[in-house]
Amino acid sequence: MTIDYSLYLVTGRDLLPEGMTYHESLEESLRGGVTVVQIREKETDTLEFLEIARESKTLCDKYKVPLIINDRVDIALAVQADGVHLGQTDMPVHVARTLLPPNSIIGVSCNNLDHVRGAVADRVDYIGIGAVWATNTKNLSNPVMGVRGIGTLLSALDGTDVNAVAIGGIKSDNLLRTLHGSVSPSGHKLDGIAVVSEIVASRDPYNSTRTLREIYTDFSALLEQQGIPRPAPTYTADSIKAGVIDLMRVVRETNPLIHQITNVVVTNQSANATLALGGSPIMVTAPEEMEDLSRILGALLINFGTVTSKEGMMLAGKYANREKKPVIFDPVGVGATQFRRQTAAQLLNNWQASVIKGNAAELAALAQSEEVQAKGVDSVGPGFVDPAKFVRDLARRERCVIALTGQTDWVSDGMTIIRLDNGHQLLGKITGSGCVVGTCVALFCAGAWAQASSEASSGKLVRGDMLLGAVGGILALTIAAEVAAPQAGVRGSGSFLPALIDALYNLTPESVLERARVQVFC
Ligand SMILES: Cc1ncc(COP(=O)(O)OP(=O)(O)O)c(N)n1
Ligand SMILES: Cc1ncsc1CCOP(=O)(O)O
Repeated sequence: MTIDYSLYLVTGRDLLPEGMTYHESLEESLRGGVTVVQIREKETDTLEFLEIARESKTLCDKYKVPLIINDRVDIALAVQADGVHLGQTDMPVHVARTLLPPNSIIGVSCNNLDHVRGAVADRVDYIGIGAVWATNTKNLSNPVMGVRGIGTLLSALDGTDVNAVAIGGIKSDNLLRTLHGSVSPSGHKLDGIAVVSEIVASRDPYNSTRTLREIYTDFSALLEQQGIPRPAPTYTADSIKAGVIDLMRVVRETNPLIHQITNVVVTNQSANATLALGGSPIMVTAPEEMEDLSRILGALLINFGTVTSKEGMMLAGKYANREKKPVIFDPVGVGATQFRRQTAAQLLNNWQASVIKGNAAELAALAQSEEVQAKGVDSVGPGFVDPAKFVRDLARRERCVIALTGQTDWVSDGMTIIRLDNGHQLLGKITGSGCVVGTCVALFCAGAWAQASSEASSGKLVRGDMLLGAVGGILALTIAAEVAAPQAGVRGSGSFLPALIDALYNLTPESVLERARVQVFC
């Protein structure tokens, strides 16, 4: 039996809003388009469970939607349900199979790789992976997995025909993030999502279901259209330069608000660079302000040079994702301490970065590669043997644009690779020039966001061309450095900094066109 797992409803009668009957709620969600229904009754006596299951079976048959029973093989048999869902401490799969009619659907809950391997060996039809996010619907015995955890388990299904749904805290406002971030590095995606409260606790289950369906369908269509790995779009060095110049104009015209959670060393420099390029800086860290800010910002930069408000960083990214705004992550010195490595992993598990920008040591640490070592926040040694491949692979793994900065800069979205050869050695003599690159990238990504129409973003976690945004930000700063360094008043690194801010302020399309050294590889 072929099943559409895309929108899997798990029932929860205790969550029904006042005045709404179980029957009404289930029928509305079936009308709205749920594709599988699981009856989950944890505290109900057998007789009542049986009655609920019979009523549900009649409704599901009317809408030709398969019915699954949670835990209870006897109830599934009694109502001729299509299958059962079993937890790790429920009846073993091989026993259930001997009791159920042939071709019954069997699903199993999985929380770790051993569970998945066991489920594959048991030849189950699908697995329910979770909990992805925190939930009030069930007392969890394991920590939440986050989207990266889902991707890891999905990889273990490569080459099998076992389907997978994610469960736990999935809502319309985190669904796109859940779907986007859970695609495994091998390209394995979820076959569906399982939800309880978002539909059952809704006063309007029909529309809650429709909204989830729409997000799921848009994302799937986009993935299909892009393919994994995606076919290369046609960038050329000239189209990149023209695009960057256009973004520069958009930034100056739209004056985007750039929310920067950054470190104490560079706050002032970053704010001045933002103003010089035509943006508006706001350097807020309080968690309480993140939701309101997300609605008005043009882009969010999270730089964890000095991690002062982890909670603020968590919330800022989450809300920016919800608003489909660019999130630029600069994991300063991530390899330096265990705390930084853990924090970066937590942040990336919680929200999706649009661009991750770092030096060789920082990106090596994120990729868990030993190839480049760090000294504090700096890289030591000659860098990656094959930086082009490194950025492309990391972009595929992190599902975002990767910008590797250094003497030569490399940018990739997992498909196109761009090499940039601008800059000046004085950039290395002032503190925080890398952090200011992050600011410039955030500005150009905000320009790319403003330029893209909201229709074009259907199914996407962020709207606009983030590859171009990352390239634009790097070129703006490195070209400004080339312009600033030979100025008459520049006598060393101290006088270079104000000249650099001036050069950003006075940056012209002509100097970008003339100076940009861009190479594109596919
Ligand atoms: C689709 C889906 N996935 C996971 C679960 C959780 O099942 P289990 O671990 O058995 O926990 P309970 O639901 O029994 O509390 C599920 N029900 N459905
Ligand atoms: C049954 C179950 N198993 C893991 S999380 C969960 C509950 C999911 O409920 P909700 O969708 O309301 O978070």
